[in-house]
Amino acid sequence: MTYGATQVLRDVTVSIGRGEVVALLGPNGAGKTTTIEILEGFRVPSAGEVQVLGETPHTAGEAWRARVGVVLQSWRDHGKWRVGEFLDYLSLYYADYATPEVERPWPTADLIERVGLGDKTLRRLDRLSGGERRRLDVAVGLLGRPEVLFLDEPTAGFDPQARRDFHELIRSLSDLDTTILLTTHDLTEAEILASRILVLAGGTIVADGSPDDLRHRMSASASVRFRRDGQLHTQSTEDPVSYLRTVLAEPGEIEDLEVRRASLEEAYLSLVRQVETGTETPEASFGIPPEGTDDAPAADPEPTREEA
Ligand SMILES: Nc1ncnc2c1ncn2[C@@H]1O[C@H](COP(=O)(O)OP(=O)(O)OP(=O)(O)O)[C@@H](O)[C@H]1O
Repeated sequence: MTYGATQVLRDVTVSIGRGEVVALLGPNGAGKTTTIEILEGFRVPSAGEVQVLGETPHTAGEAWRARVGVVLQSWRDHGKWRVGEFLDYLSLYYADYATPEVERPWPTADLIERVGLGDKTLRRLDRLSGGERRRLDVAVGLLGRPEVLFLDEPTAGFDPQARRDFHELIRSLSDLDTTILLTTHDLTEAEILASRILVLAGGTIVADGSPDDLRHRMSASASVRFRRDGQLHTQSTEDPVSYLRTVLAEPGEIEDLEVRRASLEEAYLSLVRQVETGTETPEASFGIPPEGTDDAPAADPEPTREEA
């Protein structure tokens, strides 16, 4: 995909199966919104092939659009409408696309409750707070009970409770076999919601797998720390269970035992840094001291890298 002479995406090849919940991660400007807008049919790719629900998004018709839910990164319009009437109006569009299996539209009163706007049904849109407006955006995306749902930074501006409610809502949708692609900068959110993570960096997909795959790809080892008879020991090992067995078999009192694996955030940051700088990230780069450095100072959680 190019904007003018600038190539933003290249060789992005991805296939997402029915019912998958996939998080698309990447630094600012990596091309996540561009990717998602191509899949939504709002942008025409300058090259390549795209199919969603068996059709090319930018040429697909209304029946296709009714099966796809979209939560854009931001939109600000219809300020004078009230929450309930706005959703009621939009819901008319979906009535023609109900099937024996799928009730469309989602009844608006229920949907308003589900997104936590139950007490805001009569509130004007331009009087909603940022987080409330975002909840409404999510409701708009869900109104047609979509088979495929695209969410571009859906929880930006959510307070912790709203975020938790949203996660529950998304989980309930995935139980209904809805295919979901969301972008987020919140690694914890990606891990909670998605069984698969795509990392976009340098205009292409640089990682595709489960959160555990990503963690293990960047670091197979764990850091084990403990005190024996008051003395601090640290060890990096790929098999912490076996290592702990040997430790516990030896005499002496063990205290402050801690086993630490790289977090998803550390793995992600390390990968992106590696792509952006063209440097290698060694396995022991998650603040874990090299093997055999007993009594080393506490591990620094900040990932490090080595020049290639
Ligand atoms: N309409 C446009 N015309 C020209 N360049 C654009 C246009 N839209 C986006 N870009 C550029 O394309 C690149 C990718 O933008 P995009 O919005 O897809 O990134 P993103 O990964 O969603 O970023 P963020 O995390 O900041 O939302 C950026 O460098 C951006 O400046």
